[in-house]
Amino acid sequence: MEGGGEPVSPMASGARRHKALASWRFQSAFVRREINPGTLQMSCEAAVGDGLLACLNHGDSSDGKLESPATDGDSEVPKSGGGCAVDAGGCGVGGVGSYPAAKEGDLRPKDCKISEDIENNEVTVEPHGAAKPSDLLGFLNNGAAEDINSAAKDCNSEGFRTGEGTVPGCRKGRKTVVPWRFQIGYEPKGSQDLFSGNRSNGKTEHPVSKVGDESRKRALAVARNRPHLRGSAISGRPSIKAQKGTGSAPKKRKVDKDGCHQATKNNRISFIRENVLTSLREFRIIYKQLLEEEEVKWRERGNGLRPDLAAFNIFRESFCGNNDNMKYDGSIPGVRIGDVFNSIAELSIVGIHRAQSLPVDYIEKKDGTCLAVSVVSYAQPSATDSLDSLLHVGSIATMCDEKVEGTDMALKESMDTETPVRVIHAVVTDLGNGCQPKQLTSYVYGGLYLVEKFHIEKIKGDQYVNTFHLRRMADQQQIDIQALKTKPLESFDGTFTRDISGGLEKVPISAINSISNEHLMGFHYISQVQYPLNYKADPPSGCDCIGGCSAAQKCACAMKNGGEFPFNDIGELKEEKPLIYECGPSCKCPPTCHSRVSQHGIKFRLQVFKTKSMGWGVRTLDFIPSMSFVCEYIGELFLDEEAQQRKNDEYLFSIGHNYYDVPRWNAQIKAIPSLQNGPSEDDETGFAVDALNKGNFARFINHNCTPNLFPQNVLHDHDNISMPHIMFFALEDIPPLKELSYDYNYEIDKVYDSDGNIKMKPCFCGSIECTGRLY
Ligand SMILES: C[S@@+](CC[C@H](N)C(=O)[O-])C[C@H]1O[C@@H](n2cnc3c(N)ncnc32)[C@H](O)[C@@H]1O
Repeated sequence: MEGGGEPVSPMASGARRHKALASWRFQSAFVRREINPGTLQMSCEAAVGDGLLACLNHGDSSDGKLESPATDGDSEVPKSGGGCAVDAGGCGVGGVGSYPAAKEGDLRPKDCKISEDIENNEVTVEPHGAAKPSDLLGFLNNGAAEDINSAAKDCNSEGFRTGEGTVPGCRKGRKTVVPWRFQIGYEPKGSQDLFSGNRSNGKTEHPVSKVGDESRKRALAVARNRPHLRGSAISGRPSIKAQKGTGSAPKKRKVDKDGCHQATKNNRISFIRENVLTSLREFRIIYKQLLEEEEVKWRERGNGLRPDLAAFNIFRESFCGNNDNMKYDGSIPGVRIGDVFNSIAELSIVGIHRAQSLPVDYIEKKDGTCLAVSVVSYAQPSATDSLDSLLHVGSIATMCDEKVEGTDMALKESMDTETPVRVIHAVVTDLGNGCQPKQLTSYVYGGLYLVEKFHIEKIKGDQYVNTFHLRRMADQQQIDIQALKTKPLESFDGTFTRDISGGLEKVPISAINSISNEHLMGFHYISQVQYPLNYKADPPSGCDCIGGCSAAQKCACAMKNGGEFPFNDIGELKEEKPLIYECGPSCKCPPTCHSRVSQHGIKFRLQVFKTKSMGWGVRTLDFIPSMSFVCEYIGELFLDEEAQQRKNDEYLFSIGHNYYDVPRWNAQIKAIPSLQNGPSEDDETGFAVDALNKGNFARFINHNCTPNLFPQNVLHDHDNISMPHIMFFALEDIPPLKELSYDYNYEIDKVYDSDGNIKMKPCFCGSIECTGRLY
């Protein structure tokens, strides 16, 4: 999961520590390590020195401290160290800010049963019977492991069963309720008022973030327009209208009258899961939009808002409902073991860990005591360490018999009552290139643990520390958090080619076959589109921005894009558009101009590999942040008629036809001068890129019904809109080793062979949204 890719975790700077707390951390496999509270402490100043990205990106700190987003609603970050507050716990220690702690009764309505009604698109909470996530569609798809992922599994009045008998963690009357946001039929409060920023019911429990109205409107507008915001369960699920892909007759996929893929229905996809994903996407879009605006302020003023916190507040104001302050123990329906989040704020959005509760989140019981429900672990286990047992280091005490309080007390209470605790692993990946250190922190949901033991250990002198041993509950899906880290090339077995591009790409493209002896079929590697011999490209017009493009109104290229720059400062595409102009050879701006992104070629390490059922495919070895440029589809350019004559059409990509096909692009078409006159007769003269004989590695990218790339039309070295470059961008954050894919967008039963017979090919993408047929 699915914003990210940026360096150092933001909270590394913004954290103030509760003085009573040791630098807590988890250690794997009960290995006791030296505790050195001092080393984890970072001042705001230190991190702010690296600029906004270093300080702010991911909502966490290396020492696990977070300035509470909702505590006072103040997401303004000063340049210097003052004002970095952290609420290290809350229960019995200090306040937890503006989230009123949910009462135990809030979480577990008496005798609830959750059922999901696909036909009516509803989840109903009915009286009588225990909540059984295995009844929920998303849990079926996730198999047995996800069953236990719910604390409510087979929950009866005595406890809940595992294969080994009763687990006493599920107490009488403890039932799971679906978090409000993911319930089918959930109507976001204030959604009708989305653009005004006003909540319709006036019950704003969270302080209004300090983002200006304009920023809020823009962020929300972008969130609404983004291509990968699939329809939620509420509105049905229209497919993304993607660009024409390979093949001769790419058009809309088949959907039934409700707008739902029949096959998707048959697959009993989880609507709850879909709502979780949709919420995340909405949040990430708002975050990205604010990040970009705040970057400018940071550069100019040296301070600004923290985009993660501001986005969090906007999201809550715009999408939250009445039950938003509920907190849950056990699993959160729709969140799966292995799900990856980019920030603490995202954990809060999906409900697995409240943003301001670091490292331990808890619920408050009626008697005023607290119960720990989730913990974020910053241990960085090696590949051989087991994640089954973890050690949590709590507060430092000066006496061995000092009263246990705060979140330590909450953890102890969870131990005494055998309440499962969610563990989220914070995984730090080095993305630095030697000269510039860069770190990315991702948060992986690791499943449910029980607190097994608590003791007080002497560390040095007269200092003691509370330590907790946690053990992962049995029968849960295993996760490999190493896979999230950038993978060294050497670590693969099989037939291996170091660089199939023969040095033509800036980054080597390796190829590996770990399942058979087959080598890559011969084709001629080229790294630039080959135009027909008789074709002479018109030189593009350029801009006069000598020092670099900065003011959109003065930049001719920005004006070609409708008066705005298509990329943010870190090179991420702001939004998918029918057409994007990058600065080109006639422009006076330098090669480093932020309006030149895709023309510079690939920057991630990608690998061609043999898949089990789809021939060769392409995967990434690096983490790819959402909306980053990934690669271009390269091949030989042919006129459509010539392309149709080619015997093998498997590597054809039809281009330049789709500007007017996508209704949500209407507003953008009006803004982009070259598209304003609508389709001309020349548009009948179409082109296709064929990568059959000559091409780059992108020819191996397979189709997926839930793709992680989308093709973007880009012009930079000529102005001919009938032959744009096809540039793939990441639709979401893509972790290392994930196969890259896009939607080929074939229209079912509209692909014919040379004799006019309908061609059919099954789809093996394996997505839960798979329509079953490639064409
Ligand atoms: C552009 S090529 C992709 C690379 C190809 N896998 C290879 O080994 O060369 C397109 C072809 O790959 C296969 N393919 C791609 N995606 C597929 C999918 N989801 N299911 C089945 N086959 C797929 C089909 O044979 C398709 O015609």
